[in-house]
Amino acid sequence: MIKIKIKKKLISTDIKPFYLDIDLQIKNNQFITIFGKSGSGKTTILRTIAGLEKADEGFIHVVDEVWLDTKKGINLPPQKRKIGFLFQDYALFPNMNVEENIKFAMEKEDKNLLEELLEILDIKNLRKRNINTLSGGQKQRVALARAIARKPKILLLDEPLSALDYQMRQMLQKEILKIHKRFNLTTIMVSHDRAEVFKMSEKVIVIENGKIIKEGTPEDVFLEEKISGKVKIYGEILDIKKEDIVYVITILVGNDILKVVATEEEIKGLKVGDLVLLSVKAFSPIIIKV
Ligand SMILES: Nc1ncnc2c1ncn2[C@@H]1O[C@H](COP(=O)(O)OP(=O)(O)OP(=O)(O)O)[C@@H](O)[C@H]1O
Repeated sequence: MIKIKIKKKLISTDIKPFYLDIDLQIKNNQFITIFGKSGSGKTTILRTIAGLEKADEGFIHVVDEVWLDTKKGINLPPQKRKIGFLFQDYALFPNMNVEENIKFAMEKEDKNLLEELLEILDIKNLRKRNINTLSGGQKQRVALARAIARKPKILLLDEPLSALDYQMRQMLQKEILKIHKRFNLTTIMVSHDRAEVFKMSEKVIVIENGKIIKEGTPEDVFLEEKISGKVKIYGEILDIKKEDIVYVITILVGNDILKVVATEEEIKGLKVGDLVLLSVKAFSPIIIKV
Protein backbone atom coordinates (compact mmCIF):
# COMPACT_ATOMS: atom_id res chain seq x y z
CA MET A 1 0.00 0.00 0.00
CA ILE A 2 1.16 3.54 -0.77
CA LYS A 3 -0.13 6.23 1.55
CA ILE A 4 0.17 9.85 0.54
CA LYS A 5 -1.00 12.73 2.68
CA ILE A 6 0.41 16.06 1.59
CA LYS A 7 -0.35 19.73 2.02
CA LYS A 8 1.39 22.44 0.04
CA LYS A 9 0.65 26.09 -0.64
CA LEU A 10 0.46 26.73 -4.39
CA ILE A 11 0.77 30.02 -6.17
CA SER A 12 -1.80 30.48 -8.91
CA THR A 13 -2.31 33.11 -11.56
CA ASP A 14 -5.34 34.29 -9.58
CA ILE A 15 -4.69 36.69 -6.75
CA LYS A 16 -5.39 34.06 -4.10
CA PRO A 17 -2.96 31.19 -3.49
CA PHE A 18 -4.56 27.79 -2.86
CA TYR A 19 -3.62 24.59 -1.08
CA LEU A 20 -2.79 21.24 -2.53
CA ASP A 21 -4.40 19.03 0.09
CA ILE A 22 -4.34 15.37 -0.81
CA ASP A 23 -5.05 12.22 1.17
CA LEU A 24 -4.66 9.18 -1.02
CA GLN A 25 -4.15 5.45 -0.67
CA ILE A 26 -3.02 3.37 -3.61
CA LYS A 27 -2.90 -0.42 -3.63
CA ASN A 28 0.30 -2.12 -4.75
CA ASN A 29 0.35 -2.79 -8.51
CA GLN A 30 -2.65 -0.55 -9.10
CA PHE A 31 -2.95 1.72 -12.15
CA ILE A 32 -4.37 5.03 -11.05
CA THR A 33 -5.01 8.20 -13.00
CA ILE A 34 -5.13 11.77 -11.80
CA PHE A 35 -7.62 13.73 -13.86
CA GLY A 36 -8.46 17.41 -13.62
CA LYS A 37 -8.35 20.84 -15.18
CA SER A 38 -5.15 22.64 -16.04
CA GLY A 39 -3.59 24.23 -12.97
CA SER A 40 -5.44 22.01 -10.48
CA GLY A 41 -2.20 20.58 -9.06
CA LYS A 42 -1.75 17.26 -10.87
CA THR A 43 1.90 17.67 -11.86
CA THR A 44 2.76 18.99 -8.41
CA ILE A 45 1.45 15.74 -6.87
CA LEU A 46 3.74 13.67 -9.12
CA ARG A 47 6.73 15.97 -8.48
CA THR A 48 6.15 15.76 -4.73
CA ILE A 49 6.03 11.95 -4.87
CA ALA A 50 9.28 12.00 -6.89
CA GLY A 51 10.90 14.30 -4.32
CA LEU A 52 11.32 17.15 -6.82
CA GLU A 53 9.00 19.34 -4.72
CA LYS A 54 8.68 19.42 -0.96
CA ALA A 55 5.30 19.35 0.75
CA ASP A 56 4.76 21.89 3.53
CA GLU A 57 3.45 19.06 5.67
CA GLY A 58 2.54 15.42 5.37
CA PHE A 59 3.94 12.00 4.64
CA ILE A 60 4.55 9.53 1.84
CA HIS A 61 4.73 5.86 2.86
CA VAL A 62 5.64 3.39 0.12
CA VAL A 63 5.04 -0.16 1.34
CA ASP A 64 7.53 -0.38 4.22
CA GLU A 65 9.56 2.72 3.37
CA VAL A 66 9.07 6.31 4.51
CA TRP A 67 9.96 8.73 1.71
CA LEU A 68 8.61 11.81 3.42
CA ASP A 69 7.52 12.63 6.93
CA THR A 70 7.64 16.33 7.68
CA LYS A 71 6.99 15.75 11.40
CA LYS A 72 10.01 13.44 11.67
CA GLY A 73 12.16 15.55 9.32
CA ILE A 74 12.41 12.75 6.73
CA ASN A 75 12.61 13.77 3.05
CA LEU A 76 14.44 11.29 0.84
CA PRO A 77 16.17 12.88 -2.17
CA PRO A 78 14.80 11.86 -5.62
CA GLN A 79 17.65 9.43 -6.32
CA LYS A 80 16.80 7.46 -3.15
CA ARG A 81 13.16 7.03 -4.17
CA LYS A 82 12.41 4.09 -6.45
CA ILE A 83 10.67 6.12 -9.12
CA GLY A 84 10.43 5.94 -12.89
CA PHE A 85 9.26 9.23 -14.40
CA LEU A 86 7.94 9.73 -17.91
CA PHE A 87 7.04 13.20 -19.19
CA GLN A 88 5.53 14.47 -22.40
CA ASP A 89 8.97 15.65 -23.56
CA TYR A 90 11.21 12.66 -23.61
CA ALA A 91 14.18 14.19 -21.73
CA LEU A 92 16.64 11.74 -23.31
CA PHE A 93 20.36 12.42 -23.63
CA PRO A 94 20.90 13.51 -27.26
CA ASN A 95 24.62 12.66 -27.21
CA MET A 96 23.97 8.99 -26.39
CA ASN A 97 22.41 6.28 -28.52
CA VAL A 98 19.31 4.29 -27.51
CA GLU A 99 21.17 1.55 -25.64
CA GLU A 100 23.43 4.02 -23.81
CA ASN A 101 20.43 6.06 -22.68
CA ILE A 102 18.84 2.97 -21.12
CA LYS A 103 22.08 1.68 -19.56
CA PHE A 104 22.82 5.08 -18.06
CA ALA A 105 19.70 4.81 -15.89
CA MET A 106 20.68 1.42 -14.46
CA GLU A 107 22.19 1.32 -11.01
CA LYS A 108 24.18 -1.74 -12.05
CA GLU A 109 24.55 -2.90 -15.63
CA ASP A 110 21.90 -5.57 -16.22
CA LYS A 111 22.19 -7.13 -19.69
CA ASN A 112 19.09 -9.31 -19.28
CA LEU A 113 16.91 -6.37 -18.31
CA LEU A 114 18.31 -4.29 -21.18
CA GLU A 115 17.51 -7.04 -23.70
CA GLU A 116 14.05 -7.57 -22.25
CA LEU A 117 13.23 -3.86 -22.42
CA LEU A 118 14.47 -3.58 -26.01
CA GLU A 119 12.38 -6.62 -26.89
CA ILE A 120 9.17 -5.78 -25.04
CA LEU A 121 9.14 -2.22 -26.39
CA ASP A 122 10.09 -3.31 -29.88
CA ILE A 123 13.18 -1.08 -30.14
CA LYS A 124 15.81 -3.79 -30.57
CA ASN A 125 16.66 -2.70 -34.08
CA LEU A 126 17.09 0.89 -32.90
CA ARG A 127 19.63 0.10 -30.19
CA LYS A 128 22.59 1.86 -31.84
CA ARG A 129 20.56 4.72 -33.26
CA ASN A 130 21.19 8.30 -32.23
CA ILE A 131 18.27 9.81 -30.28
CA ASN A 132 17.88 12.70 -32.74
CA THR A 133 17.09 10.30 -35.58
CA LEU A 134 14.04 8.77 -33.82
CA SER A 135 10.34 9.60 -34.20
CA GLY A 136 8.30 10.86 -31.25
CA GLY A 137 6.80 7.42 -30.60
CA GLN A 138 10.20 5.75 -30.74
CA LYS A 139 11.68 8.35 -28.37
CA GLN A 140 8.86 7.78 -25.91
CA ARG A 141 9.50 4.01 -26.00
CA VAL A 142 13.15 4.64 -25.20
CA ALA A 143 12.15 7.03 -22.41
CA LEU A 144 9.83 4.33 -21.02
CA ALA A 145 12.60 1.74 -21.17
CA ARG A 146 14.90 4.16 -19.37
CA ALA A 147 12.31 4.81 -16.66
CA ILE A 148 11.99 1.05 -16.05
CA ALA A 149 15.77 0.49 -16.13
CA ARG A 150 15.91 2.02 -12.65
CA LYS A 151 13.70 -0.83 -11.41
CA PRO A 152 11.16 1.55 -9.91
CA LYS A 153 8.44 0.70 -7.43
CA ILE A 154 6.28 3.51 -8.75
CA LEU A 155 5.98 4.63 -12.35
CA LEU A 156 4.91 8.25 -12.71
CA LEU A 157 3.48 9.28 -16.08
CA ASP A 158 2.80 12.96 -16.71
CA GLU A 159 0.70 13.24 -19.88
CA PRO A 160 3.26 11.00 -21.57
CA LEU A 161 1.36 10.52 -24.82
CA SER A 162 -0.16 13.93 -25.43
CA ALA A 163 2.40 14.91 -28.10
CA LEU A 164 1.74 11.77 -30.16
CA ASP A 165 -0.81 11.13 -32.87
CA TYR A 166 -3.88 8.94 -32.35
CA GLN A 167 -2.43 5.67 -33.65
CA MET A 168 0.87 6.03 -31.84
CA ARG A 169 -1.05 6.85 -28.66
CA GLN A 170 -3.06 3.64 -28.98
CA MET A 171 0.09 1.58 -29.39
CA LEU A 172 1.95 3.21 -26.55
CA GLN A 173 -1.07 2.81 -24.23
CA LYS A 174 -0.81 -0.94 -24.78
CA GLU A 175 2.95 -0.95 -24.21
CA ILE A 176 2.60 1.02 -20.99
CA LEU A 177 0.00 -1.47 -19.71
CA LYS A 178 2.25 -4.36 -20.71
CA ILE A 179 5.19 -2.83 -18.81
CA HIS A 180 2.94 -2.02 -15.82
CA LYS A 181 1.91 -5.69 -15.53
CA ARG A 182 5.25 -7.30 -16.39
CA PHE A 183 7.21 -5.33 -13.79
CA ASN A 184 4.50 -5.34 -11.09
CA LEU A 185 4.52 -1.58 -10.94
CA THR A 186 2.26 0.79 -9.16
CA THR A 187 1.55 3.38 -11.84
CA ILE A 188 0.25 6.90 -11.37
CA MET A 189 -0.65 8.72 -14.57
CA VAL A 190 -1.81 12.26 -15.21
CA SER A 191 -4.10 12.48 -18.21
CA HIS A 192 -6.65 14.85 -19.74
CA ASP A 193 -7.97 12.22 -22.09
CA ARG A 194 -11.11 10.41 -20.87
CA ALA A 195 -10.75 7.54 -23.36
CA GLU A 196 -7.20 6.98 -22.18
CA VAL A 197 -8.26 7.08 -18.53
CA PHE A 198 -11.04 4.57 -19.19
CA LYS A 199 -8.82 2.21 -21.08
CA MET A 200 -5.90 2.22 -18.72
CA SER A 201 -6.85 2.89 -15.15
CA GLU A 202 -8.38 0.86 -12.38
CA LYS A 203 -8.95 3.94 -10.28
CA VAL A 204 -9.37 7.62 -11.09
CA ILE A 205 -9.04 10.59 -8.81
CA VAL A 206 -10.42 13.91 -9.95
CA ILE A 207 -8.61 16.99 -8.69
CA GLU A 208 -10.04 20.48 -8.49
CA ASN A 209 -8.19 23.40 -6.93
CA GLY A 210 -5.75 21.07 -5.23
CA LYS A 211 -8.39 18.80 -3.66
CA ILE A 212 -9.77 15.40 -4.54
CA ILE A 213 -13.40 15.95 -5.50
CA LYS A 214 -14.17 12.42 -6.74
CA GLU A 215 -12.53 9.01 -6.76
CA GLY A 216 -13.46 5.55 -7.91
CA THR A 217 -13.41 3.35 -10.99
CA PRO A 218 -13.62 5.16 -14.36
CA GLU A 219 -17.26 4.04 -14.60
CA ASP A 220 -18.05 5.44 -11.15
CA VAL A 221 -16.41 8.74 -11.93
CA PHE A 222 -17.44 9.41 -15.50
CA LEU A 223 -20.70 7.58 -16.00
CA GLU A 224 -22.95 8.95 -13.35
CA GLU A 225 -26.13 8.28 -15.22
CA LYS A 226 -26.79 4.60 -14.59
CA ILE A 227 -28.78 2.95 -17.34
CA SER A 228 -30.81 -0.02 -16.22
CA GLY A 229 -32.61 -2.79 -18.06
CA LYS A 230 -30.44 -2.46 -21.13
CA VAL A 231 -27.30 -4.03 -22.49
CA LYS A 232 -24.37 -1.70 -21.86
CA ILE A 233 -21.29 -1.89 -24.05
CA TYR A 234 -18.20 0.27 -23.78
CA GLY A 235 -16.32 0.99 -26.97
CA GLU A 236 -14.20 3.45 -28.86
CA ILE A 237 -15.37 5.35 -31.95
CA LEU A 238 -13.21 4.49 -34.95
CA ASP A 239 -15.19 6.22 -37.65
CA ILE A 240 -18.30 8.33 -38.25
CA LYS A 241 -19.66 8.40 -41.81
CA LYS A 242 -22.71 10.06 -43.31
CA GLU A 243 -24.80 7.74 -45.47
CA ASP A 244 -27.88 9.36 -46.99
CA ILE A 245 -29.73 10.93 -44.09
CA VAL A 246 -28.20 8.84 -41.28
CA TYR A 247 -24.75 8.37 -39.82
CA VAL A 248 -22.94 5.05 -39.45
CA ILE A 249 -20.68 4.93 -36.41
CA THR A 250 -17.97 2.28 -36.32
CA ILE A 251 -17.17 1.30 -32.74
CA LEU A 252 -14.36 -0.89 -31.49
CA VAL A 253 -15.61 -3.15 -28.68
CA GLY A 254 -12.77 -5.30 -27.37
CA ASN A 255 -11.45 -6.87 -30.55
CA ASP A 256 -14.75 -6.61 -32.39
CA ILE A 257 -16.08 -3.90 -34.61
CA LEU A 258 -19.71 -2.83 -34.39
CA LYS A 259 -21.58 -0.62 -36.84
CA VAL A 260 -24.33 1.49 -35.37
CA VAL A 261 -26.76 3.70 -37.22
CA ALA A 262 -27.50 7.04 -35.60
CA THR A 263 -29.24 10.31 -36.40
CA GLU A 264 -27.55 13.66 -36.70
CA GLU A 265 -28.93 14.59 -33.29
CA GLU A 266 -27.47 11.44 -31.71
CA ILE A 267 -23.93 11.98 -33.03
CA LYS A 268 -23.74 15.57 -31.79
CA GLY A 269 -20.57 16.03 -29.69
CA LEU A 270 -19.13 12.65 -30.70
CA LYS A 271 -15.82 12.30 -32.53
CA VAL A 272 -13.35 9.62 -33.56
CA GLY A 273 -11.36 8.44 -30.55
CA ASP A 274 -14.15 9.08 -28.00
CA LEU A 275 -14.86 6.29 -25.58
CA VAL A 276 -18.60 5.72 -25.52
CA LEU A 277 -21.19 3.78 -23.65
CA LEU A 278 -23.55 2.11 -26.07
CA SER A 279 -26.89 1.20 -24.63
CA VAL A 280 -29.00 -1.34 -26.50
CA LYS A 281 -32.51 -2.53 -25.73
CA ALA A 282 -32.42 -6.31 -25.59
CA PHE A 283 -36.05 -7.46 -25.67
CA SER A 284 -35.73 -10.43 -28.02
CA PRO A 285 -32.07 -11.21 -28.19
CA ILE A 286 -30.72 -14.04 -30.27
CA ILE A 287 -28.22 -15.86 -28.08
CA ILE A 288 -26.08 -18.48 -29.74
CA LYS A 289 -23.78 -20.80 -27.85
CA VAL A 290 -20.26 -20.65 -29.28
N1 LIG B 1 6.68 24.77 -6.46
C1 LIG B 1 5.55 25.44 -6.52
N2 LIG B 1 5.24 26.31 -5.53
C2 LIG B 1 4.09 26.98 -5.56
N3 LIG B 1 3.18 26.89 -6.53
C3 LIG B 1 3.43 26.04 -7.54
C4 LIG B 1 4.62 25.25 -7.58
N4 LIG B 1 4.58 24.49 -8.70
C5 LIG B 1 3.44 24.79 -9.33
N5 LIG B 1 2.74 25.72 -8.64
C6 LIG B 1 1.43 26.30 -8.98
O1 LIG B 1 0.46 25.30 -8.66
C7 LIG B 1 -0.61 25.31 -9.62
C8 LIG B 1 -0.82 23.90 -10.13
O2 LIG B 1 0.24 23.54 -11.00
P1 LIG B 1 0.40 22.07 -11.62
O3 LIG B 1 1.46 22.14 -12.66
O4 LIG B 1 0.55 21.10 -10.54
O5 LIG B 1 -1.03 21.91 -12.30
P2 LIG B 1 -1.56 20.80 -13.32
O6 LIG B 1 -2.88 20.38 -12.82
O7 LIG B 1 -0.53 19.76 -13.53
O8 LIG B 1 -1.72 21.67 -14.64
P3 LIG B 1 -1.50 21.27 -16.19
O9 LIG B 1 -2.60 20.30 -16.53
O10 LIG B 1 -1.65 22.59 -16.91
O11 LIG B 1 -0.13 20.70 -16.33
C9 LIG B 1 -0.23 26.30 -10.69
O12 LIG B 1 -0.99 27.49 -10.49
C10 LIG B 1 1.25 26.56 -10.47
O13 LIG B 1 1.59 27.90 -10.77
